[in-house]
Amino acid sequence: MSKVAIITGSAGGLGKGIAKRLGEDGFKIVLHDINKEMLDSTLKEFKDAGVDSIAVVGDVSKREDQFNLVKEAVDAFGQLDVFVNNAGVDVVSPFLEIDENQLNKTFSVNVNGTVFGTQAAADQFIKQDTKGKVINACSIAGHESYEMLGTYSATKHAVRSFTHSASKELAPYNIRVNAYCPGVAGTAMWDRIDEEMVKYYDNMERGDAYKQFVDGISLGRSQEPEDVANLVSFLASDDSDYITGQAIITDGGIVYR
Ligand SMILES: NC(=O)C1=CN([C@@H]2O[C@H](COP(=O)(O)OP(=O)(O)OC[C@H]3O[C@@H](n4cnc5c(N)ncnc54)[C@H](O)[C@@H]3O)[C@@H](O)[C@H]2O)C=CC1
Ligand SMILES: CC(=O)C(C)=O
Repeated sequence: MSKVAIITGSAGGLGKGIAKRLGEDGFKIVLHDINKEMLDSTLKEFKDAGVDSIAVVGDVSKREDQFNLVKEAVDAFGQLDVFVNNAGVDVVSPFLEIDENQLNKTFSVNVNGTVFGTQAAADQFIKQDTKGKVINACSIAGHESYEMLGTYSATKHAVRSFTHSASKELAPYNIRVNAYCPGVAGTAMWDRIDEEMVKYYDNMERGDAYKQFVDGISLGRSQEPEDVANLVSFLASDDSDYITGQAIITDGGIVYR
């Protein structure tokens, strides 16, 4: 029987790339996003490509939505095997200027969303009494802290810490919890980061912030969704069964740990 994977925030960007790869790996795919229009269009693409898939609209920062997402997946496909906590948001600003709404939003999506997603997935894995895998979106910003991305970096450090502690609590239930830590991928998130960053520097033009980050990559190119999906595919597979509690960097050589 095919395994089932949920990927949050998979209407576009890295999440879509991960969902595509897990579909190629033979998983039944549960696409998910807060953006219904993009999600509908991505679901059509997946169905046209012959991937056995459904789509669920939801907000990861709402605990009820995360439990509903798992329920919809199980109603459609009968089981759950992998839950990818991919959805995340950025905030670009000197921390002195961050307001309460920005701070609450970034933490509630990136951190609360990951905790709620892990709770919902673990609840289902424990009910099924099967092996389960939770895979969290961390970042190089979960290992290193960046100016102008300071509170975003704080959320990703929290995701890394939570990955460690959740893996310890869930190991007795045969559940692995790991994280992937991308570097610089040219998704909508980086378009927004670049657009915001250049506003703060007189000598910068659109594209410069992105270029500066990409110039620092040892392998000499920015990251593609497929690069991230290669790691997630491994973490979702039986080949990673002896790995838990790790936040693995895939960045072409930016941060060395
Ligand atoms: N793009 C990059 O270079 C890097 C990205 N990451 C992380 O990878 C993950 C994916 O990033 P990207 O694909 O680049 O971002 P993106 O902004 O291109 O896509 C994120 C997706 O999540 C959805 N989303 C946002 N808030 C949501 C919510 N509350 N509930 C459900 N869905 C929501 C968006 O609608 C969007 O489709 C994020 O967690 C991000 O922090 C980490 C390191 C680098
Ligand atoms: C978006 C992100 O995590 C970085 C550091 O590029």
